[in-house]
Amino acid sequence: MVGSPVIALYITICCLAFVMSKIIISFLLYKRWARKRRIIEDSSSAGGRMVVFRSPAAQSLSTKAFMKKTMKLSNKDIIGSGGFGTVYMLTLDDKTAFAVKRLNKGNKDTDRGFERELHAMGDIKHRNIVSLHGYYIAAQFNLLVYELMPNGSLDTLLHGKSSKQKPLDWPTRHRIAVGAARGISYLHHDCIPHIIHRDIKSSNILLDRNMEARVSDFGLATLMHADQTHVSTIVAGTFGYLAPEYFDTGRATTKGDVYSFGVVLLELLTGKRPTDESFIEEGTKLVTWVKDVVKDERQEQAVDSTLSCYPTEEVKEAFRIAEKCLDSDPSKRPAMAAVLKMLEQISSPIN
Ligand SMILES: Nc1ncnc2c1ncn2[C@@H]1O[C@H](COP(=O)(O)OP(=O)(O)OP(=O)(O)O)[C@@H](O)[C@H]1O
Repeated sequence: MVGSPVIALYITICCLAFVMSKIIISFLLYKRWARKRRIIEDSSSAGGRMVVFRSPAAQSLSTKAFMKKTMKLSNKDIIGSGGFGTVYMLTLDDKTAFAVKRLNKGNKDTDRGFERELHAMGDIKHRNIVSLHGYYIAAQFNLLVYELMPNGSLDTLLHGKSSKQKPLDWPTRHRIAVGAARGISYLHHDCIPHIIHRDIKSSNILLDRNMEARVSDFGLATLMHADQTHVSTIVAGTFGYLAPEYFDTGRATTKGDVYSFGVVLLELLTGKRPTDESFIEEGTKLVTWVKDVVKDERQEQAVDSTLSCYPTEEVKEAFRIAEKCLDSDPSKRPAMAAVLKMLEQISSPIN
């Protein structure tokens, strides 16, 4: 029969291809394993430096065990990514999990200032600020270990595409605004020395398990900008949230944070991003559009369409507060403590 040698050849080729693919896959897996192993070994010898500030769970971890867990992180553990790096969920056991931010660039040998800043960040404890539990510094990369915020970011809650996501109601939006304002006010007025956040935006307002707002990433814009460039960051801050004077002076101020918070407040009220395409098409921007709307008392037209039922006067007052924060003259903007007070007075306290 003519067919049998052809079939035999065909089967042999298939078997060889199968064996070869197995060998290649095994080789690649081995290489990956060896690389991870090397990093773990490097980190526990002279390689990296791990510092843990607080949290009993993290304290009991050796650098080696932490790195072992960290090296097992894969794409499925990613909970977000930004200009500074990728954020992973690191689960230690059933009850303990952290958010680990892997900064794109390591700087083991660079200045002590970086670590000093991290220690200052680690010292801050407030109900509306995301705690930094520790950090790891190595030549290849740096890791920042944060408290995990199970309800993600305000940005995702407002603009996320998940169909399972329920639109936020007005009391929740108001509570988030108050919480975020309280966190920023704490940085501005109660921390010694006072802290300017520099990158207030909805993706840096995270929600804990009780949907309490927590401000994250403060200090990071300052820490990273010396040797980092970032598509959405101009020096420090994010396009759409930056106060107009920043483009002239390049100086970050507390009033610049107040402006950025005003933009977040508008996002909560309108459900629109400051960089929404519809504004670009119409040659305007969120802030200018809302200012006109408030002037003409047409706030109802600007309110997020997913907000079906809301107290009109409270929402109008929130628009007025946002407008004050967005004054083009920084000296006319209220201080963050005053913004907090105004927001708290909008309605009877919820918490
Ligand atoms: N502690 C945390 N707990 C839970 N999720 C987090 C935590 N930190 C960050 N995330 C998630 O990761 C996303 C990316 O965060 P990251 O701070 O890296 O970038 P960003 O704030 O979006 O942008 P940028 O780097 O420009 O500030 C956040 O939007 C949030 O969804």
